[in-house]
Amino acid sequence: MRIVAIVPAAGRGTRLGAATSKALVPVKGVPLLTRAVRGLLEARRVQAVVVAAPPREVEPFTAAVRAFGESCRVVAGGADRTSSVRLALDSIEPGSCDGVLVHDAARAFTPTTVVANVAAALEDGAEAAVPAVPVTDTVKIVDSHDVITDTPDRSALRAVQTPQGFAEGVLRRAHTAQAASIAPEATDDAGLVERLGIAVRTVPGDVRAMKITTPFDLAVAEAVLADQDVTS
Ligand SMILES: Nc1ccn([C@@H]2O[C@H](COP(=O)(O)OP(=O)(O)OP(=O)(O)O)[C@@H](O)[C@H]2O)c(=O)n1
Ligand SMILES: C[C@](O)(CO)[C@H](O)COP(=O)(O)O
Repeated sequence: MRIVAIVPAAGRGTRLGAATSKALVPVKGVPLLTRAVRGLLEARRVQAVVVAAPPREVEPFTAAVRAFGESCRVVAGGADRTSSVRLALDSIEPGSCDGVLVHDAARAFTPTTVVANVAAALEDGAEAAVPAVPVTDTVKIVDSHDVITDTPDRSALRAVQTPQGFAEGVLRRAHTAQAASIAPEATDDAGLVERLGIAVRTVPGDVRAMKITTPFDLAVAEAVLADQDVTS
């Protein structure tokens, strides 16, 4: 199966508050973006990677992935995550691949097994597949006054991660439908596909695929890496 990966990396990282765009923040000297692309390619299921960069930073982002040669190219991203994915998707020739993985640059420590799990589901015929982990907190629904209105059954809840995988045509249809609609943005690509009524399969995710969102997340990632160095 020919699989291309899209890496939305055009976010500023406001909640992280770093001096550079979040995807270029180094952990042990290696930028998050470089780590995310390297993980995708090391899983050996992805033939090419397209990165969506902040429009004014295409050059430094290209430098961050230069080591991957022709396997990885960079395009200008958009104002929100969905637009960044759509712009990268538009840059891929229709029919040139069978499946597309969409993977946040911010999930830079995703184990290769998670990439393989998603690719395997596509190869098994799933039209859409996402990595998921059980939710460990009790989750509440609140009203506009922050008063709890409901407690969903936790056993049915999953936190979903990336990469999220789709049959090529399905992802294109989902983004075309979103671009033509007044529906609110979805926070992930699976959300757009769900709106088409297409079944999205979940596959095992991994806590190490955590999204680096806040300074605390970065500290956790650095501590985990330091620990790995000591024990390996
Ligand atoms: N206009 C945007 C916004 C986000 N993203 C990407 O979508 C992923 C998930 O977004 P998030 O982690 O929330 O990153 P930011 O939007 O940068 O974070 P913040 O909301 O704190 O600014 C990231 O890899 C981010 O670079 C993107 O490609 N284009
Ligand atoms: C796509 C995602 O990582 C799945 O959990 C998440 O929805 C991204 O959300 P963000 O608000 O753009 O960080």
